[in-house]
Amino acid sequence: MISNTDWKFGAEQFVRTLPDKVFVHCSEKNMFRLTLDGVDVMGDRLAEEVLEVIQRKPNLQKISFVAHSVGGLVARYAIGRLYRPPKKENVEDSTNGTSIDDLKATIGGLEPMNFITVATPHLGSRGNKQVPFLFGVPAFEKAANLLIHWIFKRTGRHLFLNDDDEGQPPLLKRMIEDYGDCFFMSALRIFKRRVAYSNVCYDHIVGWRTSSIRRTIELPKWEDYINKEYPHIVYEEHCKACDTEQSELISTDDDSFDKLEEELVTGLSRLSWEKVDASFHTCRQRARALNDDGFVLEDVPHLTDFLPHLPSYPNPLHHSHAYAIVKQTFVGPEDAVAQNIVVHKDSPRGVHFRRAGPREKVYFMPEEVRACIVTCGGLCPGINTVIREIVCGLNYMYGVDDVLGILGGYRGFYSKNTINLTPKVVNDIHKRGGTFLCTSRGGHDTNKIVDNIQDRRINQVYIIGGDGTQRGAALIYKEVEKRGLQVAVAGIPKTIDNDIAVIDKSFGFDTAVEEAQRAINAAHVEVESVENGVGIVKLMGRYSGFIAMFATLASRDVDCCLIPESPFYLEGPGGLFEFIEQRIKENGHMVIVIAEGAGQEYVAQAMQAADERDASGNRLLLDVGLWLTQKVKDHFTKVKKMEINMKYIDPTYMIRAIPSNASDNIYCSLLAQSAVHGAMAGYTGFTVGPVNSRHAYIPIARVTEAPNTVKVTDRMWARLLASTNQPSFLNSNEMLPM
Ligand SMILES: Nc1ncnc2c1ncn2[C@@H]1O[C@H](COP(=O)(O)OP(=O)(O)OP(=O)(O)O)[C@@H](O)[C@H]1O
Ligand SMILES: O=P(O)(O)OC[C@H]1O[C@](O)(CO)[C@@H](O)[C@@H]1O
Ligand SMILES: [Mg+2]
Repeated sequence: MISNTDWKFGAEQFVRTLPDKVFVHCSEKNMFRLTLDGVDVMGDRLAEEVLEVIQRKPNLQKISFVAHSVGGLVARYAIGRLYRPPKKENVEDSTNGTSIDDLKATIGGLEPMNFITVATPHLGSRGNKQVPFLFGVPAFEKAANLLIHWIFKRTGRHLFLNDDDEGQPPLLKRMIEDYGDCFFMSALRIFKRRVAYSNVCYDHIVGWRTSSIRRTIELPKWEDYINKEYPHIVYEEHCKACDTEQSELISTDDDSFDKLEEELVTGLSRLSWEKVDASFHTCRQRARALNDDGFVLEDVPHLTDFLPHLPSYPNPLHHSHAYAIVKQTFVGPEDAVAQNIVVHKDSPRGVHFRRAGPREKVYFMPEEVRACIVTCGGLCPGINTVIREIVCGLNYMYGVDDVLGILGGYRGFYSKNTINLTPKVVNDIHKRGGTFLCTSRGGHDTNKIVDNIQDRRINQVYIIGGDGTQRGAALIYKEVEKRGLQVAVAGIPKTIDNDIAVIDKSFGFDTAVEEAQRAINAAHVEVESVENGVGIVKLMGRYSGFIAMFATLASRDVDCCLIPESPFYLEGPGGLFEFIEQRIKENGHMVIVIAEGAGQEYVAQAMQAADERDASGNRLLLDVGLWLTQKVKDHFTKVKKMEINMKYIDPTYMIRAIPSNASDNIYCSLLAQSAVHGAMAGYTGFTVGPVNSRHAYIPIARVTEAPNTVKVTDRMWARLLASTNQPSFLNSNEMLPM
C-alpha cells in the first residue's frame, strides 16, 4: 500500500532527477471522503484539475500520468474526458499552414507520453482473489460484493461492477470503449507507453490479476526471474496489442474468472501494455542469502568486492590501552543484528544487518589514511559531537592524523578550501549547536565530488546528513567503485525529523523533543493565565510527525496533536473547531501542537501558493501554524461570537540550533566510532545506526528507499490519542487508498 507521504516522496524524486525538465502536479481534488463519490465523478474532477494546471503552466508540452490503486481508474476516466481528436483530418493539403501537431490527437492539448498505473484494479475487484485480504474465500467475496457499497459508496459499486446508472452497463465496461462523449480507449491508445505495475501477492487490497490485466492462466512464473538493479521487480513483460476482432473471448470453466472480467481483460488487451510485477516480501537478493531457518543478511559492500587484492593489516586496536582489558575487542565476522526482534515461534529468522564495531583486520595503514568529513542538509543537535568523535576516534584508536573538513556541504568539495581537523581543533565543538563545518542544500555533483576526492587523495569519506545526503553518498560510493578507487564511503544519518528508515531513531531527536517541552510549557502557562486561551505550537516535521508526537506524549499539557500522516479537518462534527470548543468549555484553555508538514494542502489552497522547492528539491512548506491560528481566531470571533485568546509559538529553529543533550551526545559518540571502525575495516557504501539498540552497518539503499513516518495504524499513535483524548479525524472504513 502507498501512503500519502510515499506518494509525495515519489513525486519529489521526479523533480530531483529531472529538475528543469518536469513539472509534477500531485492531484488534490479527490482526497479523503471524496474518494467515495465514484470513479466518474472523481474522473471529472481530475480532468478539470488537469486543465487548470495546463492553463496555469502554458509552457507544458507533454503529459504523463502516474496513478495508484483506484486513482488509475480515475485517471483513465479523466483522459477519456481530456481527449482532443486531431484538429485536421485531411492531411493532403499541406499548403494551408496546418502543422503536423494539429494532425495529432492530444490530451488537453498536450502530447501524451506515459500512462502508468500502480496496483490499479483495472478488472474491478469482484472476481476470485481480486481482493487479497478476503483470502480468496468465496463466502467472503460474495458478501463483499453485496456489502461493499455500504462502505465504499458509489466507488464500491464501480469496483464491484454492480453499478447500473440509468440502465447503462457497469462503468468499467463502458471504459473499454469510447462511450458517449468520453473517448476512453482512444485516449489510452495515444499514450506512447502504458505501464501496469502490480504486486504479485502482498498488496492486501488489490489482487495480482486485476492490477496486471491478466487472466489466471496468463499469470507468469516469476520465481526464477532476477533483476539485479531492482530486486523487488520479479517479472517484466511487454504485451503487444491483441486484435480482438480476430480473437474471440476466451471461454473458461474456471469459476474464478467471470464473464465481465473476461470482457474487461479482452478490451484492455487491445492496446499494448508494459507489465511490471513486484514483490516486496520475497526479494531474490535476500532470498539468496536465506538459510533453511530463514536467516537473511542484508550485507554492505566491502572494498575487496571491487579491489580483490587489497592487502589487510592487523587492527591497531590490538595494542590499544583503551581496549586492553576488553574481553572481546573485535566483532566476529558472523555477528549480525536482527531487524525484527518480535517474532513468532515458527517464523523465519528474517533480515539481519552486519554488526558494527572493530574488526580483527583493517584495510588501511593509519599513516596512509586521509579522511574527510562533510555535513549536509538542515541542522540538528549533535552534529558537532559526531564530527569531534570521528576526528578523535580516528586519531586515538587508529593513529590517523590526516583529517580534512569539507566546508559548506557537498558543494564544498569543489568550491571551497578544506580545513585540517585535529583533536585539538575540535576539542570543544560539541558544546555548540549547528555544524562546525557549515552545511548547504543542493550542489551535489557526483563527478566533481569524486574528482575532488581523487585529486586530494582522500581515501575515507564520512558523510553526515539526512535522507537526501545519504542518497548523495550512495552515488559517490557507486562512482568510487566504478573508478576502482580505494575509498571507503561511510554515511552517518542525521535528521531532526527522525524520518530515516530502519534505524531506531536519529541523533538529536531526543534533544529536540526535550527542547520542545519548553515551548509547549510556555504555551500552556500563557493560555492557562487568560480566559479562553488557545495555544498553538508549531514543531518541525516535514513529512514525519515524530517530534510532535513524542513531544505531545512527553508533555501531558497538549490537548491535540496534528501531524502530516493523520489528516484532520476543521469544521463540522468530529472536526477541530468542535473539539477546541469542547476543551475550552471543560478546561477554559487548550494547547495544540502541530507539525509543520500537517495540513499543507489546506494552506496551499488558501494561499494559492506556487509549489516552491529548496536547492535540494525539497518542497518549501507554508506556515501551517499561522494559517491555523488565523482560522481558529476567525471561527470563534466571527462564527461563534466568542472571544478567545490566541497564542502562537514557533520554536522550530530554536529547537534545531541547540547542542545535543547527554544521551544524544553518547549516541553521537557511538555512531562516530562505529563509522570509523567500519571504514577502517574496508566496509563502504554503508550507513551506520542502531537497530534494536545494537549498532549495525546498513546498506544505504535500505535507509533511503522509503522515509520513516508515524504509522497511524501502530500502537504509538493510538497511545497518543488515548493520552490526549483528541478526535482521530478519520474513519478508516471510509477511506480508499488513492
Ligand atoms: N537524490 C539525490 N541524489 C544526490 N544528492 C542528493 C539527492 N537528494 C539530496 N541530495 C543532496 O544531499 C544534500 C542534502 O539533501 P537535503 O537538503 O535534502 O537534506 P537531507 O540530507 O535530507 O537532510 P534534512 O532533510 O534532514 O535536512 C544536498 O546537498 C543535496 O544536493
Ligand atoms: O533549514 P531549512 O532549509 O529551512 O530547512 C527546514 C527543514 O529542515 C528540517 O529541519 C529537516 O529536514 C525540516 O524539519 C524542516 O522543514
Ligand atoms: Mg531530508
